[in-house]
Amino acid sequence: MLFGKLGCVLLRRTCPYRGIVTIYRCHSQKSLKKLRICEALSQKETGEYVRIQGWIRSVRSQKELLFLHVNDGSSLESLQVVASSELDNRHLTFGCAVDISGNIVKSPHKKQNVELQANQIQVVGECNPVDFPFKVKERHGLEYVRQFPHLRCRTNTFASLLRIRSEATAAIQAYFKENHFVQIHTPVISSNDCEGAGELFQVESAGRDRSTDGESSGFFSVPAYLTVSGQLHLEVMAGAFPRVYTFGPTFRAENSQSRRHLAEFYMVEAELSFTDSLEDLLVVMENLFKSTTDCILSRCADDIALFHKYVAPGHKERLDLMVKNRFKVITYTEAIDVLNRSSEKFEFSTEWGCDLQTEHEKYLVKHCGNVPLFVINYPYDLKPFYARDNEDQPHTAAAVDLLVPGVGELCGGTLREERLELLHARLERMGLEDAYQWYLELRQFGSVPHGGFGMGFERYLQCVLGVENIKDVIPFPRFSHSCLL
Ligand SMILES: NC(=O)C[C@H](N)C(=O)O
Repeated sequence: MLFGKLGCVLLRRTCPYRGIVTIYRCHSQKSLKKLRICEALSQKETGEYVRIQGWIRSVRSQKELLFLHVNDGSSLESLQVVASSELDNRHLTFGCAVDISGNIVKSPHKKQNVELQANQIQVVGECNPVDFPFKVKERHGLEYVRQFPHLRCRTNTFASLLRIRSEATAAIQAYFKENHFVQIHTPVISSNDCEGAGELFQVESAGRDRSTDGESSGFFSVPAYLTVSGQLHLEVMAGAFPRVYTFGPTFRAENSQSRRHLAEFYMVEAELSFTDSLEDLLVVMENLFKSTTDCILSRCADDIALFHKYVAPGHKERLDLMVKNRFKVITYTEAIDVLNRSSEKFEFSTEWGCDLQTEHEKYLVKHCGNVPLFVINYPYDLKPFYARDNEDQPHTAAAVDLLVPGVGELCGGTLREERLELLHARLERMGLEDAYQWYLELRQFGSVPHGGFGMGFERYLQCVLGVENIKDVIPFPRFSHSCLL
């Protein structure tokens, strides 16, 4: 008899704050060793009396036994819990929160190592399965779960995404630490717009400090914006540290509903001093991509496999191709040549001097064998004031975009103009000399050749997981006409 030995008693009482609680009581729960589900699943020793907490993913009764699968977000796999079906199980439904104690025992099933023989089950939070938008054992599409930003973390796929996202964040930080970059917390509110990096959100105080007196109006007395890039602040720091990076929220008020754009996204940006070669940036971009990907492939194997099986079948092979091969490099001029020689009918111009559009980027990646592709040496006039020219190639800037399959532009970077006179002349021509006095001063006090790049973190996740829509790789997507929660 499963519970006879311990002499448990089935009790029902009313929980003061959460309705009915169903309990087999034998031990005080508080003093028990608490295990995360992933720890419980990897137990080698059986017989230990432990406590777990989580949410029910399935309930099944068979003869005199009740089988529950409980998940606490620590792994994709749920722990099987076995209880007596004599238990009052009315509140043990898909989605409810439970606190369970019992013995870890060897599982008779091949699929899992161990299971938990429950002695005590407490329903901490009930879940009405009729109203709950997700149904047991049903695979809901990403588009469907996107309608429930407050609940979608309860689905397997989105929980996997959040674990992968968390590990990828840690892997990026680890890459920079191992390579001696100093992390800089660049500001979220900024008075510069990184010259045209994107459309701006202006910041205003909603409270008492709002002033109405003409020139000095506003909380900061100058126009202030949510940052579109931490680059210029990193350039400040690159005057004292040879390698710096930042990784934080970035905002662009682009009126786009596209599957690649968000109004709030996370950007990884790095700046390297004492470098006068674009190649140095390419090496860091490629290594950052590969080391982060290797790391999450080993730490989140099950979670990534879920995406590659159900969300993007066939993507595993595409990703293998990306990680195993060297990234390709072509110049902008060669890219234009490829586009002009193709039989494809493009909507946008492919004349030298034009910016590459999504349709061009897609074609180029495919043409080069569906591996990541660096396009270098863009026309000088396409790039912002800070970009350095290539002295040996007239009219081109030392600028790079990294294009990846399925996503298009993942990273963008340039060598920065470090020569005071040339920078001054360019700012003067653009009427920006006054606004960028401080930037010019950086070139007066120990200036060195430097350059950097930015990588969109959500686009990176799209690329690795094969996710079509960027809204499905960020916990709370913000885009035009949508700011839920
Ligand atoms: N840090 C960078 O080079 C990124 C670049 N400023 C961008 O906004 O794309």
